[in-house]
Amino acid sequence: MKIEFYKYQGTGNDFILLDNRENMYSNITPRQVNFLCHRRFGVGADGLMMLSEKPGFDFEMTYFNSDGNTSSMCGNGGRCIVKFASMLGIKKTNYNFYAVDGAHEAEIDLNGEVRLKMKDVDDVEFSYTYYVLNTGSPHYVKSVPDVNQLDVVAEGREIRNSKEFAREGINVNFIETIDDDTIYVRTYERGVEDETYSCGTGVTASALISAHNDNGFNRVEVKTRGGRLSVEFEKISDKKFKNIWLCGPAEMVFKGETKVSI
Ligand SMILES: N[C@H](CCC[C@H](N)C(=O)O)C(=O)O
Repeated sequence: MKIEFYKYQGTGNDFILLDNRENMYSNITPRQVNFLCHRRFGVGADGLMMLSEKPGFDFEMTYFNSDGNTSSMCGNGGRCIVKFASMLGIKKTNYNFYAVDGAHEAEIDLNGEVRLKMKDVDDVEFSYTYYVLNTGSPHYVKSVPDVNQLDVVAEGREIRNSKEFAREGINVNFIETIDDDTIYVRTYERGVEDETYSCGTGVTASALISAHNDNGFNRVEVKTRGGRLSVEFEKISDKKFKNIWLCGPAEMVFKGETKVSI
């Protein structure tokens, strides 16, 4: 099958994007997605997304991890697919698209950065030294003194495959507090089974549990290996957050075409 693809990255979290408005790629298989995402034999990416028509919405986003399986919401992917929609000619100031966790609003600001509204968070579990919460994808969040000293892949893989999380899997975030409003996050991602340069839903989860203002509006700056993001939100309680916006750059890297026969 001939595939025309676009490569995007959002703070180093990189994706293959397919224009599926004519339903050309709806039958793509996990093996084909896994091959396309392979860093040596394929195009190479953390994940693949299809943009499809959806009545009542500007488009529908379908997300696959690089292991080839569809998965939960991808925050950086959501930011990239909005830039992709604009490039395709779906020109808006405010977008409203449908994803696996429901409807998302998004806007492209004057600097070309994308603000993506994330789903509300209604539950945060805290046990001993870590938090577990779902920001569209499930996240484990742990504070550490120095994230650069950490073997994120080894430690993240062990937690992701531990008895508590092995069945569903979980994304594992290690955070270091830089100052009152800034954190540094490194993430081991489920379904990529490696550290990614940033993880949008992970950055969001990490920012929520780092809120400086215990009641009301917060803005947390987040440093990642792939660049800087910010998360704005209202903290209602330690377990409830709403009006959550993930903000940052999302750029097209190249366009290409390839063939997949498998
Ligand atoms: N790997 C995640 C989905 C992608 C999340 C990440 N790329 C983001 O930007 O939110 C999972 O299977 O839960």
